[in-house]
Amino acid sequence: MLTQERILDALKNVKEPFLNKSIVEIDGVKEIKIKEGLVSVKIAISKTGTAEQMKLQGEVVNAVKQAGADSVGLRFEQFTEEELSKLGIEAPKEVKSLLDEGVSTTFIAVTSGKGGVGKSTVSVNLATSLARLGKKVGIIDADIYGFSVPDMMGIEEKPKVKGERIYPVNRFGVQVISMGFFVHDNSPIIWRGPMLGKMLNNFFTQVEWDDLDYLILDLPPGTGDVALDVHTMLPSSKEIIVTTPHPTAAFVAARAGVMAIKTDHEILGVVENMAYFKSQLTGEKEFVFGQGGGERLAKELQTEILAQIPLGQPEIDEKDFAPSIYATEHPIGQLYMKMAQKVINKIEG
Ligand SMILES: Nc1ncnc2c1ncn2[C@@H]1O[C@H](COP(=O)(O)OP(=O)(O)OP(=O)(O)O)[C@@H](O)[C@H]1O
Repeated sequence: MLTQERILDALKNVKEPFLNKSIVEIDGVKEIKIKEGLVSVKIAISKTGTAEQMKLQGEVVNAVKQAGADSVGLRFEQFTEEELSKLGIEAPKEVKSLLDEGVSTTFIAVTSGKGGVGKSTVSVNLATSLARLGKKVGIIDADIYGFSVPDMMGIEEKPKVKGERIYPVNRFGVQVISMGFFVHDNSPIIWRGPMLGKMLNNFFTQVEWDDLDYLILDLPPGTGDVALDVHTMLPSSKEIIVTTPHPTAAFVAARAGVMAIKTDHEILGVVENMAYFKSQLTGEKEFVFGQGGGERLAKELQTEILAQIPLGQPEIDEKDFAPSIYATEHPIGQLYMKMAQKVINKIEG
């Protein structure tokens, strides 16, 4: 005769596909109803809607039929979080993306008209200073052709990858993701337009960011594909434009600014980098790369100068090597702290 015991006995050898344990042993058989030759069974597994479930379905039906059923009705459900944790497995997390609605992260894109003006240096020091001020900060080194953030911050490890999720590297309290993490032997990458956007999109959707108040984007110089993608993907991103004091540099940087304005991105301000050199002997400022570029750019874009950063190298800290990060007490580190505070005030009011 068909009994619950007989069916349970028949199901003993059927294994839950993800845990590889008997569905009976792990209390996966939630219900057995017998009505003459018809047996309906409800089974809990750790993940429904998969190919494994289809295979399991066949095995269960066979086993129940062998126990004497004429026909089998089968339903699957997913173990509850509590049940999963009792079984020693983590419940599959809701995959969250930085592009989801309701995410309160402020995106700040750092751009420049041309390369070599210190855009990456400004990005890493702004990110570090915001973190020093207690903010939760991430940085995406999206400078596909000239990724330099890991080196600048002295990062030697690679991000951890679990399944399809990428875990950013933490350095000085900043969560860091760089194109450089995914390139072998520093070999150059040849990217075609659509691939750039795809890669960038992955950084928003596949990276397991901790809570973020600010996400700094170090963009490639100019107004190319990536800059355009960012404008489309992040309609509410704010921008900081970096220039040197030379009038020509400012003229080129203005193009990046005009693009921001056209796409309704708020410009937070201009950073004039390599603004001067302060002589240690006389204390006087020498305007090695000219003068007035930052001011001119700020005027043209109807914004303000957030900082004027002089020429100067960070002191080398052998223990915590990060060749481009200025310590808090360094005069340039102080300027970055002031700038970070200005940015916070502008955004948080
Ligand atoms: N204020 C500064 N004083 C001295 N050196 C600086 C300063 N700012 C940047 N540099 C140096 O100038 C070089 C270029 O800087 P950085 O890589 O930040 O520029 P970038 O605009 O991001 O360039 P690219 O677009 O080519 O990546 C680096 O070697 C950096 O260390």
